[in-house]
Amino acid sequence: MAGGFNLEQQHGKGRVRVSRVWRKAGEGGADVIVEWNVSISLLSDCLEAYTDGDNSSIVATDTMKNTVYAKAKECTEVESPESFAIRLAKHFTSFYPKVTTAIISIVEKPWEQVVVDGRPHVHGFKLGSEKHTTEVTLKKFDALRLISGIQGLSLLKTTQSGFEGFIRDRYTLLPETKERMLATEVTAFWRFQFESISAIPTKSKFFNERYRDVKKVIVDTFFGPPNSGVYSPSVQNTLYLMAVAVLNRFPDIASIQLSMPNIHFLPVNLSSKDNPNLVKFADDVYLPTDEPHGTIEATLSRPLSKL
Ligand SMILES: O=c1[nH]c(=O)c2[nH]c(=O)[nH]c2[nH]1
Repeated sequence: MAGGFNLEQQHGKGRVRVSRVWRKAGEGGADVIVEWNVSISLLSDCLEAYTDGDNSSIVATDTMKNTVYAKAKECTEVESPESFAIRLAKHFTSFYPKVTTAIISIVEKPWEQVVVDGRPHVHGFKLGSEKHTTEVTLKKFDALRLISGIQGLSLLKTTQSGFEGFIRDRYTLLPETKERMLATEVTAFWRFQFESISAIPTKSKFFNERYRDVKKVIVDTFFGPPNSGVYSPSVQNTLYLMAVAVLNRFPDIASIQLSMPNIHFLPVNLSSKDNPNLVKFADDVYLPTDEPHGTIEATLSRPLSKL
């Protein structure tokens, strides 16, 4: 309570960019590099800073920024964004008596080892597309909420998609179809079951491997087998099957949230009175658009266990 009102507050530093190189730590003695964009938010007992201008309980956001660089230096072995977020969250909640909760978000820039003459280069990297993300919330006495995710995973298939049987009313113009392109940019967040730091697997590569494996399940389910694919009756159904596949495959994931915009490729049909068949659409020429687009989102969770 402050001045007769409820005051909720948090402060932190957003978008702290840091890069860490581990020399010769990769396969075949290659260098490993990560680039992280780190955001920190601390919940702490510092109401008097708001009400009285008394900063004696404030962790300066500049100090938070410097902590990111200092902790990056401390990572002597290759680290995942999840492990680094936990490292930071542990520091802020244990070092400062007044900090009760730390929320650390990281987006990793996808630097990938370049291949030259068919061989992975020992110190060359190029930028990939989709990004590995994490959000760690750690309370002072080890209550953990751990989320990993993917941002910007662009997927497209040229067939095996349709959309039929939807509500038709006086505003409906969209024809039903069994044949269309399907394109999306997947954003996914999955929450792990681990509710304390001691429950986290100790294997150092765990989170990077899990990121790669979840991405593979998502991609494989979207496309189906390489030669035949799999028919999608809607983005909704495909999204659901992707989420089910992830929860079925990974028992330590408690829930997954998927966001899949429907990025439309509109059939191009040019005709005029004089020339009715100038360019007749034959599943070949499309107008790609990014706005407006459909927004399809869902979260699939395991039922809470009945005690
Ligand atoms: O897969 C789809 N889901 C929709 O909800 C929808 N709405 C629409 O116009 N096209 C599509 N496609």
